[in-house]
Amino acid sequence: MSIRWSLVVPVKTLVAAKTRLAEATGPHRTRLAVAVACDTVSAVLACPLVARAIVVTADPAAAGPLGALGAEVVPDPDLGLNTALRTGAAHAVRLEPGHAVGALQADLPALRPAELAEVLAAAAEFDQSFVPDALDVGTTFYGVRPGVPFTPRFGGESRARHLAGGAKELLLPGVDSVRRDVDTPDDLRAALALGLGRHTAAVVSDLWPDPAS
Ligand SMILES: Nc1nc2c(ncn2[C@@H]2O[C@H](COP(=O)(O)OP(=O)(O)OP(=O)(O)O)[C@@H](O)[C@H]2O)c(=O)[nH]1
Ligand SMILES: C=C(OP(=O)(O)O)C(=O)O
Repeated sequence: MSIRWSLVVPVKTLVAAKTRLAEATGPHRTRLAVAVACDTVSAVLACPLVARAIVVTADPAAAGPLGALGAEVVPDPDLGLNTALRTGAAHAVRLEPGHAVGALQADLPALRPAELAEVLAAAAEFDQSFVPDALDVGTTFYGVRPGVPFTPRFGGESRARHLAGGAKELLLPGVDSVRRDVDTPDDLRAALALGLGRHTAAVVSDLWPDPAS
């Protein structure tokens, strides 16, 4: 039987989230951040290799809808992204020491469960591995096999740090939706072209009633 995964999804306090989209989204910024996280978590929970989704957040306005989708919510100690991820991973290991543990960015609104399953199946072959973002600069997924220390190095140019830390870079064809994180209006357009999840699509249709314009 294949290894099953606990995936940790970090969600920043909304007042500070998605600032690079502030101009493009105006009053819809926090709504978009929640919608994007909801689509990410929905796809995670629909992936057959995922046993549990653990959202780490300090924000009740994110915890509510993500918990309602079926994620377990763990409070964020508010000491930065990698501490949030280690906190979620420690929770996962306490509950299920036999599962592999991964970190997945919360801003993947086009995420497809089947593409995530391809990534998780490949990641199960290596002690430590990661998937670079669409620009080959950052990271969207980092994971470890059961029993291997979980040492995420997210933030900014994290692809190089994950490589330097000895994680195997997973270069898989056909996993664009796992690599397409959304930080800027151009990223959001690229995710729209891949196919947005329903929560994000609803917000984007308010933002851009005519996507061609
Ligand atoms: N729980 C938690 N999640 C975080 C934290 N910092 C970043 N994240 C999450 O990590 C991912 C990448 O975040 P960033 O790109 O740094 O921030 P962002 O809010 O998406 O965008 P910007 O404000 O434009 O930087 C997103 O899923 C964020 O929600 C943190 O301190 N705690
Ligand atoms: C946190 C990261 O990405 P971004 O800020 O681009 O979302 C990262 O890639 O490690």
